[in-house]
Amino acid sequence: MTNTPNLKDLGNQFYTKGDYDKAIELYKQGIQEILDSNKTNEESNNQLSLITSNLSISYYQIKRYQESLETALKSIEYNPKSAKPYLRAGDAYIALSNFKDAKEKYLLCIKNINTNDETAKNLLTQASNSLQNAKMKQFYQPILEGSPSLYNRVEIKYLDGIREKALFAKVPIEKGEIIFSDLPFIHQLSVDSFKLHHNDICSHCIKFIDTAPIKCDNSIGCKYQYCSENCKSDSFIYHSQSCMNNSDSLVSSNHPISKYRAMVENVPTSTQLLLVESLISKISYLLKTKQAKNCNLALGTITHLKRGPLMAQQSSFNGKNLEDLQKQYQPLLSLLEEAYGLKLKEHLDDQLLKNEFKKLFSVDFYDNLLGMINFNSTSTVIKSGKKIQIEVPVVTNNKTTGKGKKSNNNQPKTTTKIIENSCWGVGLFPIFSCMNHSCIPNVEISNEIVDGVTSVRMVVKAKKNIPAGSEILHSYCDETLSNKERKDILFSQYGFKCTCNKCSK
Ligand SMILES: C[S@@+](CC[C@H](N)C(=O)[O-])C[C@H]1O[C@@H](n2cnc3c(N)ncnc32)[C@H](O)[C@@H]1O
Repeated sequence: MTNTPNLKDLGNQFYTKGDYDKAIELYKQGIQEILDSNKTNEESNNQLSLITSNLSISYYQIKRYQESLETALKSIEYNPKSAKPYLRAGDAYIALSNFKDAKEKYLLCIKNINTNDETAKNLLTQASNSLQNAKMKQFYQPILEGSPSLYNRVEIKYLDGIREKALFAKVPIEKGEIIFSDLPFIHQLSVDSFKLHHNDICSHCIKFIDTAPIKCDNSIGCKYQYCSENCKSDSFIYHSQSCMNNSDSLVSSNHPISKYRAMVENVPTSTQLLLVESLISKISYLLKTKQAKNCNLALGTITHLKRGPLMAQQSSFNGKNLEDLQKQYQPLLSLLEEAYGLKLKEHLDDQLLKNEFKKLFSVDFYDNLLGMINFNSTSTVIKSGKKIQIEVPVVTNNKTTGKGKKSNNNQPKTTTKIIENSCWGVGLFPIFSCMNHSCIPNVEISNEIVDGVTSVRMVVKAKKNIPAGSEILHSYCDETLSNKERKDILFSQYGFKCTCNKCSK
């Protein structure tokens, strides 16, 4: 027994050097010595718990996850009041894709941490981040597994309280490779594009239509039209809820969409509001038609998106803005409360989750929701493949001249320009929105083009070779802009200060 601390310390030395096999050998000898001494008092149990916990992390390092789990559970048995072995067990469960048990172990770890102890702070941060990681993986893993090419190439990990989740390459990826593509969870044509193009665009897939459009027959006077019967039926999820004069009983005055409409009546329509309307429509439809699995997926997708106050950090923010905002989002809030209220009884049985639930619907919820939409929506530009002629102002050295006017020297004030006919929209993409920003990105993004037709599907392509284990990063803005311009855009639109290598130089 007297030798035990030495064997453990010696094992620790090999562990620090990265010689995990040797560390394992020494930890095992140390455990055997204690067992051979036949002492079963508190001190020997604590010793056994410590050394078994170290053995667990050593197995973990060499990817022997089942042994790592078994030794962590043994360590807990020796000393159920300690905290670290629960963290080890949680990590092993994560590696074995058992996220439910991982969450349980992380919660017990947090519970056992003595918060008065300064040295425990790191452990607490680690366990809290790991708990978030388990929750996040539990949600995303089935989505990734649904697409083998996605599952084999990328993984989503929770980093920390600031950057939260991030997308990583699981395997080496070569420059030029298409890593994955993602369809939006909800998408919406921008207000301006709808006004300009509703006659020549499919209201669902937002492609330009060459053939005779299929009109929406839900109600007379509706401007929605589709390129195919498929788009028409897929669109039903959103559109049946919000189609004007819809006689369908789904839309009553009590329906969240109707309430939403009434509340935003005096607020100018924005693309963001349209996106929220789609969100409400989709969730309402899934709830009404009792599609529990899809509804959980929908709710899960929005709760796992990055949130954060948007208005509160803008210089233009004042109380009035927040009031308007509250009016706009109240129906969505009610809908989510209703949906989660139903879930509450079944799933929110532990205190920590209950507290999180309360936070989700706190006063700051509205501002956070706006942040959620802003931080995660991606613009999508749909090209028609056809050229059009537009009139643009002539830019002189001094200023831009006004339309239709002649300058003093009789030069025309406007000129014609041939551009590709295009429209734009925004979408919330489940996997795509997990990607963080870098001003030196390793991927580039674009809309998928099939047979010359642009679609709302976003494609992520490697700009350079990406080693396995590296984070996959794209640029949220034009990376050729100046430092200050990039900084301003990233802060005003996405609410963060960029700390990538280029910005921190
Ligand atoms: C589309 S989300 C990206 C995924 C996000 N990390 C999450 O957990 O959902 C965009 C948000 O991630 C964070 N983010 C992305 N890139 C960042 C960076 N380079 N530095 C700091 N925060 C970043 C910001 O909060 C931003 O609003």
